[in-house]
Amino acid sequence: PEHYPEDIDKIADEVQAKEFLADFNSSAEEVWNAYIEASWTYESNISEHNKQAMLEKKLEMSNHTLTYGLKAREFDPTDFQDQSLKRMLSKMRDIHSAGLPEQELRMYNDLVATMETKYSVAEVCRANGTCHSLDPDLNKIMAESRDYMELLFAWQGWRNASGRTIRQDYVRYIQLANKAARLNGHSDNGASWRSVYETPTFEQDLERLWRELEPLYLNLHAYVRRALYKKYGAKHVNLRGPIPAHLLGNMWAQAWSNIYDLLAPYPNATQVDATPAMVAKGWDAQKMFEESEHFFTSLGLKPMPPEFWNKSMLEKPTDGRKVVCHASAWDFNNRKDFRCGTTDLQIKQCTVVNMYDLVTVHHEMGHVQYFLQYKDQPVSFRDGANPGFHEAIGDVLALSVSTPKHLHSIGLLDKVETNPESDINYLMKIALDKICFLPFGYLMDQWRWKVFDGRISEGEYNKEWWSLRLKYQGVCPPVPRTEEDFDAGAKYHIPANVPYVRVQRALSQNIMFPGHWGRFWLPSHLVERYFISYVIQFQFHEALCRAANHSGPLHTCDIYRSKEAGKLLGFKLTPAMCLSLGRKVMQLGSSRPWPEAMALLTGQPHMSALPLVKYFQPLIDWLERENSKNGDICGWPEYDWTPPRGEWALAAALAPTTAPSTREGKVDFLG
Ligand SMILES: CC(=O)N[C@@H](CC(=O)O)C(=O)NC[C@H](CC1(C(=O)N[C@@H](Cc2ccc(O)cc2)C(=O)O)CCCC1)C(=O)O
Ligand SMILES: [Zn+2]
Repeated sequence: PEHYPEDIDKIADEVQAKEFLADFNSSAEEVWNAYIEASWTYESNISEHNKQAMLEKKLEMSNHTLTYGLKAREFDPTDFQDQSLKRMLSKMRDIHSAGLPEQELRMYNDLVATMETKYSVAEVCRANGTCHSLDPDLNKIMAESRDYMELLFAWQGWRNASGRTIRQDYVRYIQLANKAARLNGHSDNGASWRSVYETPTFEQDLERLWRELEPLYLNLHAYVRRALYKKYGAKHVNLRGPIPAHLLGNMWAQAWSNIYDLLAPYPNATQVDATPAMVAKGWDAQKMFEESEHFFTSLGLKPMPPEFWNKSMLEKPTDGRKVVCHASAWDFNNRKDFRCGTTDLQIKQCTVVNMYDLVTVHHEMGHVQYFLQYKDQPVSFRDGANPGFHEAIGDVLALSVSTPKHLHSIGLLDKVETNPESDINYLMKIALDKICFLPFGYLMDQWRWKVFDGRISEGEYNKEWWSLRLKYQGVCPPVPRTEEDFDAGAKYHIPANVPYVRVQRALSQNIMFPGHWGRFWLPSHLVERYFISYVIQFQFHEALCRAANHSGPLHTCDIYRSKEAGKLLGFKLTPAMCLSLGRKVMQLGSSRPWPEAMALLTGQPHMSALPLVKYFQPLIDWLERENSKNGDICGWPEYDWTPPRGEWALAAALAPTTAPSTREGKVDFLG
């Protein structure tokens, strides 16, 4: 025939599109690996040279996205049979920041690197010249000082040194991010994210979980407020108002366990803090990581490969190098032969010898164990079943490690009692991190969405940050805030452009395509990964404790050495077995929809807050009795209360715009 029927072109087109996609994936891997390597080099040794090298690789990545994105637009996938192909092509058409003119793209990439660098090298200096970094100095003051003014020195100083210096960069970054979004046909950056990744029930799920857990948070907030009222007095703490944000033991008031000593329910019962013993027994970062590895292998999971130990950075360098101290776990997946191959895995953490960091060690090691377990999956499936799963693994094991029974077994507590008072003490300590994080996790990206889509304009960044902090956390700034400040920028994830919400790519079940069975990529959606992790880790804990034949209350369970529990999560692959993809949760990676992984682990496919409530039930009952005994109310009806400003008016007059001048740790107004 003088010409082919129309659909021949279509089929040829689809075959061609498949080849195009295969070509994209293989070349993307190389470009992406080059960028990860350069990022590691930069984050573990901040220098102009390393920054430029990293930015070059980032630009190459953007050019790759642009080239393939423009080519993807030439296809017309309307009649394609393969849904995954259509999904992937439509995602590639959105080229994000790569759509910016080169100069603006360079500016955009440079801004993100500059903001993360400013944050990572920021210091607060005293009048006498000594300067303090966030990690470990200011974090130590926030955790250990019980001096209202010294806490304020660290809290306000950090926000002057980090947030304030980043504010203008962030404004410029938002402008460019929104311009890039508009170039891709979206109204703003927030819409760009939400459009490409459908969020079927994302917002409602989150809202429902928060509503279920809010009463627990409000009871804890009331109890802690009472303890801070006793410590700092009526002048600084109002029993019917929000809590000044610098009194909660953490620079962002996102984890409160450091002030446990101010509020231990039964001071004479077993104490639960292993820090003194860790220091007394000379534990160091290496020991903490080895202890964590030992816990993983006791479950029958994998040990760290040898290069992990010599490539990781487990302590803040003392050779003067500047580094990004914010902990992270890296999967270079830089081995072509992914079948039974290895992959470079590393952790970067400025580890401090204390209980809080021992939990963080397990958190990061949970990421690495996941990397190890799914390394034999195809690249597209090397992810958590959903991002919350990836965040939960390490924390689940830490729930066992933190029990007094386990700490005693590794010599970090000298005595253990199992009685109601000790149980309440323990539950309180865990709740101060797990429950108090929830409102923070919930508000982090609400602020960011609103900034992206313009509901929060530049002139109200700080006002809106604090209205969300008041609404969800019931905390208030201890000193007046203005739009000169940029308090959201004092939290790593904002300047580093690391979302709390992460993209979850989902796969359909097996379905019948014309002529063959298969699966396709469903519209991906967003997962508020840290908030989700705090909910599902208690579902996982309950399931693993059941597998370990634990009897008794859930919070006393320690799955240490339970091979039955380990078998649910993954296992040590013998080389021969790596070709048969295992059916363990972590080995699945993101190859199956997350409800299947949830069902494999817990016996049912839903995310549920019930195991979390069940875990804390004894404390919930105790808190309700304690608060009504003290006549304390839940919430902060006097929402516009603020701590006294008088002395600050004087200080503001006396001190320059940087942190209040101080002698050794004390703030001296009248001198
Ligand atoms: C290459 C790369 O980026 N890799 C990812 C991992 C991956 O995606 O594969 C990664 O390493 N991200 C770093 C991030 C670090 C931490 C964090 O930022 N935590 C949140 C919230 C929170 C706080 C307490 C807690 O117990 C659990 C979570 C915060 O501190 O606000 C800080 C210490 C803990 C976890 C992390 O490990 O999640
Ligand atoms: Zn994590």
